[in-house]
Amino acid sequence: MTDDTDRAAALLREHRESIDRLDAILVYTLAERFTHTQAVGRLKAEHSLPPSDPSREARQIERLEWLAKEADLDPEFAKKFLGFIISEVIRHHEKLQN
Ligand SMILES: C=C(O[C@@H]1C=C(C(=O)O)C=C[C@H]1O)C(=O)O
Repeated sequence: MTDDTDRAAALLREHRESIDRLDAILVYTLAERFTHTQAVGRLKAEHSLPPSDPSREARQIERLEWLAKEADLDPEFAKKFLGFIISEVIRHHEKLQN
């Protein structure tokens, strides 16, 4: 192998190590988020509150769009990602009410 390909291989390995660490952060962060949303779901079930709260979601989406722009992340992607997570949370909350 040439020096150039050795350097490229080392860089690739370093990036992938960072990606693996960031994936772990994402998984632990999501798990922590679900711990709190499950607690919210139990509170809602105990107090006969609806599983979803569209006004809260609208505020979160607005905030997330702002954060995404600040972070140079595609805001449309960020919105889709949050929407995906919230729909899973609402599914959990609906289950807790049955
Ligand atoms: C967690 C809640 O329940 C739902 C899920 C949300 C979320 O995952 O962020 C936000 C609003 C609700 O539709 C909540 O009401 O705070």
